[in-house]
Amino acid sequence: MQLQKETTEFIHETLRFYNAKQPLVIFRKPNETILKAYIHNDKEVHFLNSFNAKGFLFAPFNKNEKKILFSADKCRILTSEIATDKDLKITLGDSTNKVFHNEKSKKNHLHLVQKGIDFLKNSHIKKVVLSRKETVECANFDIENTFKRMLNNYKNAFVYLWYHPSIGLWMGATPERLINVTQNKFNTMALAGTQRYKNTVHVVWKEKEVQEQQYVTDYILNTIKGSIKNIEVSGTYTVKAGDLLHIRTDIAGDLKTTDLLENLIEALHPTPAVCGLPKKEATKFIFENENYDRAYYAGYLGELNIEKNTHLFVNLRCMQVNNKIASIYIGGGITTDSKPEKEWQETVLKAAVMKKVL
Ligand SMILES: C=C(O[C@H]1C=CC=C(C(=O)O)[C@@H]1O)C(=O)O
Repeated sequence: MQLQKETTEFIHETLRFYNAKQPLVIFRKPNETILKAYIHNDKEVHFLNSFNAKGFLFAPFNKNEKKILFSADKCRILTSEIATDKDLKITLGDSTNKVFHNEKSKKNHLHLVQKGIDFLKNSHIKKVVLSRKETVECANFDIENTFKRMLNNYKNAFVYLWYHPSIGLWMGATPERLINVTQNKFNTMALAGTQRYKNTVHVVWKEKEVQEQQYVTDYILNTIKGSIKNIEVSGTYTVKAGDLLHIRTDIAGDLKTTDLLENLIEALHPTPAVCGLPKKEATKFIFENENYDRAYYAGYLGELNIEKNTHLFVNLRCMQVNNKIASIYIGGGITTDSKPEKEWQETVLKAAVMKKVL
């Protein structure tokens, strides 16, 4: 892997391809310093045909919709190392952001969450993840500074900027890994529960959050047991994601055979962290009641089969930017113990992750 250019120059030059409407992705994995870019050499939309393909994958939430692949053999792949924070200097200029329709969104979300709670109480469904989209006007949107702020502020997240002229611009800083496969080694995580970070990760979690996260862990363990051997499960612990805290469990193991990647991805996505449990019924409720298109939010993205490694992340804490309007996507897990007002507040906190960088 050849390292090119100083970071600021690297970002600036890579984004020239964005200005020229060339498909591209720039990303940095959690706690790493390598910034990598794939710049596509044509402007067609190419879909994934096989999980044996090599490249950068961008998959929507809806399993029935096609996944976009920036194939490694159709891209220029460039890298740069972020040596210090100074490498991500923000150029002067500030933004004025306005939030639209917040009151109406609040009413709608409270109504949706209450409907979700009633649905759970009257069925065998344990959890459903309900989400919304919030629109922010950014008169002075500056793609370069926004991306640098994301890199600076969210070091333990997978931070990305993805663009295709036929699809649009997506950016995000997600704390959730969907799957990591390196040779025959497998890793994933169960992430759920949210509270505000107040200078410590030593916090107490309520029963509702503990249970919600346990559902995710149990589901993953049950899903992978046919494909993974030597399964190891960490204890649950608290992780910081921007100004938020979540409960996390790490799950690792060895693939029983080498041809299981597709099965695992298809089985894990969507995880109960973004959909609910049981998956089929929760998904049906989401499609029938959310009243908007999740598009790539709660889908997944990342490198597929690059140097024998696959690193895919769940597309959370993300936004789509179009004509200086940022659409921020946020949701939360609902159980019968949920309180609509608290669930609304949780989405407000999650939206702040993206608002902070705009
Ligand atoms: C669905 C989202 O977060 C998930 C991941 C962590 C914690 C979550 C929660 O507390 O509900 C969600 O399951 C989102 O950020 O839009």
